[in-house]
Order: sequence, then structure tokens, then C-alpha cells
Amino acid sequence: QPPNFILLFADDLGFGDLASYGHPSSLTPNLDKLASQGLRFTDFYCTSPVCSPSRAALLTGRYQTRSGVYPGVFYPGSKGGLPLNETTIAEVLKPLGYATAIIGKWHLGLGSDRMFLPTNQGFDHYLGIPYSHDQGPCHNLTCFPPDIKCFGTCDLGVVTVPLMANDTVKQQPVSFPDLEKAYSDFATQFISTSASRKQPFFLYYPSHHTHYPQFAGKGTTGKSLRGPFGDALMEFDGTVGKIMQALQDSGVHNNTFVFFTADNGPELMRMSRGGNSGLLKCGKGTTYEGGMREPAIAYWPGRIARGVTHELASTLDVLPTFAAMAGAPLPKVPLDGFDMRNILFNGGPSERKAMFYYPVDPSEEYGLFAVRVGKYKAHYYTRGSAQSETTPDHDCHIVAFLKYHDPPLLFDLEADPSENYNLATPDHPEYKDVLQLIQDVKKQFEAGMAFGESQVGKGIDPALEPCCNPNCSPKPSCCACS
Ligand SMILES: O=[N+]([O-])c1ccc(O)c(OS(=O)(=O)O)c1
Ligand SMILES: [Mg+2]
Repeated sequence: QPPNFILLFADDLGFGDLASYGHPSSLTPNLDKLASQGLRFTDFYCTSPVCSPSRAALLTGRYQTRSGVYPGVFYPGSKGGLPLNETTIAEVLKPLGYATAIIGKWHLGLGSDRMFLPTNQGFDHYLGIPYSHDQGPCHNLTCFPPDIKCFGTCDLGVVTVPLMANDTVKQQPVSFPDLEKAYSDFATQFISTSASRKQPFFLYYPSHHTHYPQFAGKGTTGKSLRGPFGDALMEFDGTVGKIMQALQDSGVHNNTFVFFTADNGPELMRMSRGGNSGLLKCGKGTTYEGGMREPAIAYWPGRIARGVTHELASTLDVLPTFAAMAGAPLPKVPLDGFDMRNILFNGGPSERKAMFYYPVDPSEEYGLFAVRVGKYKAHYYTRGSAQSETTPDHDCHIVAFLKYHDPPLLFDLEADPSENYNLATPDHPEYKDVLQLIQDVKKQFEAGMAFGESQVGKGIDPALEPCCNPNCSPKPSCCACS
């Protein structure tokens, strides 16, 4: 019986946000149970410091530069999306008879005729918000019951945030306090239905938590020790617990591989309503470790031994690993991911020897901002980000403009994970060969990188914004159905 797959993907959650990664007040008992009984990664990377590119890489096993999902993120009226000729994990598994479903944040485009939505990308079912939930007016919405409004400002001048069921708008604006229960009900139903049919399944749950503005249902509002951020995180953790319980109740928990990680670093600009990157430098929007290194947990009782691994791994490696476990052929295109089974089942070394860091807006002109080979990381370019503002570290801020480093900054990430002590200085001549090795690896990678046409660069057409009553006027404020 081929294994089932559960892929849990948090939004803007930092390396330091989970209790199992050292946060003192987060309440995440279900994720902590996965961490203590599964394999916890300390050196796991996403491919972009923002959402859409990171999700493209997760679902295709290819850098966002190949699929064209850059620069930045998709908007409600974006014309572009994840090209349909890209093969997603769902499209890899479906031919083997898998039932496939996604609940939560898509953020890989809608486009004309909503052609880029999940039901055209290998997913049988979709229930969720097709982009970030701050990409629509939120000032009048309730984020925490009974009537606490969403904090701060969201995007104005576009439709309010819709809940989609497949390619139909089911609710607009979405009811945030009821949303997570809708997701967990859908997830548990999908699991029990697939199990009763003895059909292998793939459930992808890209949660909106803990992206700004935080929200939660009555189950966790005011219940955490960490304020609104902690309540949202606790709700996400609760859904993870319900999914794990559903696997148990359906008797498939011993034949299901559960993998958890997150899309990019925390939005430090939100201060206590933002995530935390632990001892890593900076956060979202930057190619410092805080923007790209993510919490990650692999769980499969009886097959994956509990423990911690320091092996290098990435969201790029999820597709090849799921394919190998299911016995599915790989897409016949250049892939940037590696099969992680040796790490997972044998506690052995990773096939991945390097990690390549692109900024929010990758270009062929500047190329890679940073490269990690083994324990060493070289920064060729550094730049701060508005999304990593308010921290004491000025390198993270928007005024830290693009800076070219020759020689590159060099850090030993085992001795100095916070990237404090640059080794590429005249009084460290012993690192010359390390720098040369990294330079060679960078050159080889970039020689094989062919940039696909920018999908985000295709621009925006307000008529493409999802509206539940399309003939209404005036747009976009008339798009509302309960
Ligand atoms: O980079 N951005 O311009 C951007 C815009 C809106 C978001 O909601 C966002 O957050 S993200 O979607 O989680 O990356 C990022
Ligand atoms: Mg995000």
C-alpha cells in the first residue's frame, strides 16, 4: 500500500517560534509532539524570503527562477501564476491513484478563467484563500471573536478576501473566526473518506497562520501566553492535532508520512505581533539566515526514528522524496531537489551539499545573493528589508541598501549561526580555499540556471480579482456575499 502524505506549511513562521525550537511562551503541543517523536531539522531552507516563490519551489522541486514565480508575490488581480506546464507534487502523485487536496493559502495565481488555481494543478479539491489574507481590506473584519477587529492596515482598493471552494467564491469576505474549523473539518473528512476507500492520499495544508493580521477562532482566542500571535499559532497547532487524530482514527497513521515546515522568515516589522527567528539574523525579505532557514519536522511512526538532524535540506527536496516514497517517476525537467530518504530512514548524510539564496526579486544581472556549501555561507550581496524592520540589528532594515561584497562575507554557520563574525578578512588567509570552492560551486549552479519568464511581471488586471457577484457595481467594494 503506497504511503499517504501530509504536507503542513506555515506562513511567516520563524525559526525560533515553536516551543520545540526554543520559544519560551508559544503553546504548540502537537507540533512539539511531532518534533519529539519525529525527526527535527536544524538546517532546513526555503528558497525565497517571501511567499509565492517559496511555494512554487516547494510544489515543483525547482527554484522559482525556473518557473518564473518572481519577483515578489502574486496579487488578487495578477495575470500570471504557476505555469500549468510545471509539474506539482499533486501531479506527480495523481497518476498513481492518489486523492489530492489542498486547504489554506494558495498564492500561486488565479489568472484569467482562474486557470492557475489548484484544481488545474493536480489537486482534486481546494478550500482556501487564494493569496495572503492581508491582500484585501481587513479594517472592518473580525479577527478574534466576538468582535476584535483585525489589527493594522491591509491592502485597500481590491476585493475583500474570498474563501474559495475549488474555483468558486464560497464566502466574501471570509469569516476568520470560523475559518480554521472549516479547514479541519474538511481535512478530517478528506482523510477518513480516502482511508475508507483504501485510496492513498496527499493533503497539502498551507496555513494562513501565522501571517499578519493574526486571527483565531473562539477555541484559542485569548488562550495562549503569547497574545494574538500566540493565539493564531496555537490554532494552527490545534488543526495539526486534529489531522493527526484523524490519521489515528482512520487507522492509517502508520502508513502516512507527515512533513512540516514554513514558507519564509518571520515579519519582524510586526514586533510582538510578528514571528521570531531565534538566534538567526534578520527575517522575512532578507537572505540572512533568519529569512531563509525554517523549522522543519519529518514524522512517520515506525519508519523514521526520532531525533535531530543537522543535515542540509530544503523545500526543494520534498517533491523528489515524496515521489521516491510513492514509487512515482520524477518530472522530466531540471530539478533542484534531492531525495531525503537517506536522512529520514538511515540517519545518513544528505545528498544536498549546497543551498543557493535568491532575494525577493532575483535577476540575472545580480544572480545569487548568497551560497552555503557545507557549514560555510558566503554573502555576495546583502540588503535589508521593510519586512525585517524594528529589530536592533540595522543590517536588517530597509535603509541597509543593496551592498556588493568582494571578497564575499564568509560565515561558519556551525560556530556562528547568527552570522556575526566575518571570516573573509586579511587576518584569516586560511579561508581562501573555502571562498574559492564556494565561488566554483556558485559558478556551476548559475551556469545551469535558465530564468523562466517572470509571471509576477505579467502585471495586474483588476477584472481578474475574484468577486462573488461579478455583475455588481461599483467594484471592488460590491463584491460581498455572506
Ligand atoms: O513581498 N511582498 O510584497 C508581500 C506583499 C504582501 C504579502 O502578504 C506578503 O506576504 S507573503 O505573501 O507572506 O510573502 C509579501
Ligand atoms: Mg509568507
